Order: sequence, then C-alpha cells, then structure tokens
Amino acid sequence: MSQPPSSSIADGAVPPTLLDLRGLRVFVAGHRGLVGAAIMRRLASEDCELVTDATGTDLRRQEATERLIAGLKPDVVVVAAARVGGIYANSTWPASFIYDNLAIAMNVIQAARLSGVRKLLNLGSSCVYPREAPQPIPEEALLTGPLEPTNEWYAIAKIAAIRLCDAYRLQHGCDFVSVMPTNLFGPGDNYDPESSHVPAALIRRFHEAKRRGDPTVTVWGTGQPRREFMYVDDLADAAVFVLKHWSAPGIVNVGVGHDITIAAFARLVADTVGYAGDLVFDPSRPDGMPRKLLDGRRLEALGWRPRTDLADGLARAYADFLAGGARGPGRPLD
Ligand SMILES: NC(=O)C1=CN([C@@H]2O[C@H](COP(=O)(O)OP(=O)(O)OC[C@H]3O[C@@H](n4cnc5c(N)ncnc54)[C@H](OP(=O)(O)O)[C@@H]3O)[C@@H](O)[C@H]2O)C=CC1
Ligand SMILES: C[C@H]1O[C@H](OP(=O)(O)OP(=O)(O)OC[C@H]2O[C@@H](n3cnc4c(=O)[nH]c(N)nc43)[C@H](O)[C@@H]2O)[C@@H](O)[C@@H](O)C1=O
Repeated sequence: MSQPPSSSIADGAVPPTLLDLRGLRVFVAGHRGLVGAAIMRRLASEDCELVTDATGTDLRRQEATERLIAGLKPDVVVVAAARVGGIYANSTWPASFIYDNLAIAMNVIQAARLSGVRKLLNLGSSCVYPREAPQPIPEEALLTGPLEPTNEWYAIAKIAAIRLCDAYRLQHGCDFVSVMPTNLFGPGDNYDPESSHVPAALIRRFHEAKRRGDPTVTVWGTGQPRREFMYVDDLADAAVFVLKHWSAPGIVNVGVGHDITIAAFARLVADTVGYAGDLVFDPSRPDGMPRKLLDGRRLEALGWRPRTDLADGLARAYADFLAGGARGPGRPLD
C-alpha cells in the first residue's frame, strides 16, 4: 500500500487555516471505498480522532443515518459514501445511481446539521458539468447546459448534493463545502468488469490477458475521448487541504491540469502491467463525454498542487492489485 503525501503546499504559500483539525472528531462516511480509504490514510497524519461506522448503516435510510451521526457526535463529516461506477454501470442502472446518491446526500447533510457538525465536505465529481462545457472546465460552467447522457442520473444527484450544501449554508449558516474531483484511481479500487471505471477495468483486463498470453485486448469505445486522471491519495490530500483552508458556497475543482486520450491511456496501462499485445477498440461501447479536463486554478491559487505522476500512480495501483487490494462491485443493487 502506498503512503499518502505528507503535504503538497509550497513553502511560503500556506493560506490561513480556517479549521484546525487538532482534537476534532472526523467521520468519513464510505471509509472503505476508494476515496474514503484514501482520506482515512491522509487523516491518519493529522492530530484528529477518526470515527467510523463499523455497523455498515444504510445511509439511504433517514432515521438510521440520523441515529448514527447523533451517536458518533462528529465535529467534521466527509461524505465519501455513494453509489459509484463507470460508464456501463451509470447507464445501465440509472434508478440506483440517482436514488442512492440523492438519499445518501440528503440524509447525511441533514443529520450533520441536526447534530451540530462544524464542517462537512461533500464529494462531487467532474461529471456534474455539461457535456459541451468549455475546456478546461471552470467551476462557473455548473448548470449551464445539458449533461452527458451516460451519467446524467448520477450527475443530477451530485448537483443536488452541491445545492443542498449551499442551501444549508444560506438558511442555517452551516460550513458545508463541495469538491469536484476528476477521474480517480488507486489502491482499493473496484475491479469488477461491469461497474469499474476505466483504470481498474484495464489494469485487470491487461493483467488477465498477459497471464493467458492473449494477442489482443479490447478497449471500449473509439479510444478518442480524453480524460484527466488523478491518483486517489492526491485527491485525499486536496480534500484535507480544503477542509482546513476553504469555506465558501459553490464548488472547487480538483484535477491534475492535463488529460490524455483513452487510447494513449490504455497503452500506458498495458506498459505498466507488462502486456505487449495489441489494442482493439470496440466502438459499439459508448465513449461518454468527449473531454473532461478541469480548470484547477481556484485550488491552485490557494497553493495546493497534486504530486503523483500518472505512470507512477498506475504502477502503485497495479502493485496494490497484485497484492490483493482490489475491491468488488460494492453493495448490491435493490
Ligand atoms: N472513483 C472516481 O473516479 C471518482 C469518485 N468521486 C466521488 O468520490 C466519492 C466516493 O467514490 P469512490 O470511493 O470511488 O466509491 P466506492 O464505490 O469505492 O466507495 C463508495 C463507498 O460508499 C459506501 N456506500 C455505498 N452505498 C452506501 C449506502 N447505501 N450506505 C452507506 N454507505 C454506502 C460504500 O460502502 P461499503 O464499503 O460498505 O460498500 C463505499 O465505502 C463519490 O461521491 C464519488 O462521486 C469523484 C470523482 C471520481
Ligand atoms: C469519474 C466519472 O466516471 C464516469 O464517467 P467516465 O469518465 O466516462 O468513466 P469511465 O471510467 O467508465 O470511462 C472513461 C472512458 O474509458 C472508456 N473505456 C475503455 N475501456 C473501458 C472499460 O473497460 N471500462 C470502462 N468503465 N470504460 C472504458 C469509456 O468508454 C470512456 O470513454 C461517470 O459515469 C461517473 O462515474 C464519474 O463521476
């Protein structure tokens, strides 16, 4: 398992601390997920008390969620619990993606207010932006156009969560903030072929093809879409940075500042895994959003930078996969 970055702030560029985490009780909802586990690793180097839900409460249930959070009495909540999946899962199970994510956001945010939580960090996603948003995508592009159809249902739930945080700030004075990370990958990812995102899907597919000696591997879509990929421990570092140094309505993008075609990304994953065969593209599979590069200047202006290079991050993710770190598809659909 890779170590989280200790700090990514250049000397002399540290902005004022708005929240001192020392001695605070921090509840990470979804602490076993890709993002939640990375945030737990990062918070381990802060002098705070980590509290988790050992019982696996279904956060879609309002009363159970309110009971849980009232009992845990956290000062800070990170909402990393969500129904998450790649392009196939999002387009195949729209009801689960909109319902689960609306319910989790609504319940956790309300329970946090009721129990007097001092700060809440809501995890959104770059998929909240319109399909035809300008590139790189500034935060101001939110709600300016139609969404990408392959993840519209999920995006609507994620946008509702952003607006919940803003509404609670307006009406109740709650310090609830939202970050929009780009596509993530890293230790403990979901490697299920149906519900995974492209990094985990391709790591597994190339690994299995190498083991079997397959001459070709199929990559979904045309290979032409562009994506921006961030190693999840960098996102975790940004999340803790935002908790400490950001307090405002609206959203903050978290990206790496450059993107890559899926074709080039697939070749990089093949090289990481040591697969030397050919790639075959399957255009019968959806490409999804043509491009999704975030404008990260808002966070950059505060002094935060990512630190993990894509090839290095992929090597760490593959090492974790080989060491048995892969997670399954998560909670069943109902
Ligand atoms: N992965 C990515 O590329 C990106 C992720 N994000 C955002 O980060 C957040 C976390 O995503 P990620 O870590 O990848 O997702 P994962 O699927 O890896 O983890 C999701 C977590 O949510 C928990 N969970 C799901 N449903 C429920 C429920 N009904 N009640 C309680 N807990 C639940 C899971 O619990 P359990 O472990 O018990 O199953 C799991 O711990 C999401 O908001 C997502 O939008 C944003 C951009 C990119
Ligand atoms: C983070 C973001 O992620 C999701 O959006 P997405 O960026 O389209 O996610 P993806 O990782 O599944 O695909 C990226 C690209 O890669 C191509 N691709 C090739 N081969 C495989 C493949 O084998 N699996 C997958 N999943 N994609 C593949 C695929 O066709 C597409 O062009 C949202 O639904 C939503 O969950 C969200 O928030």
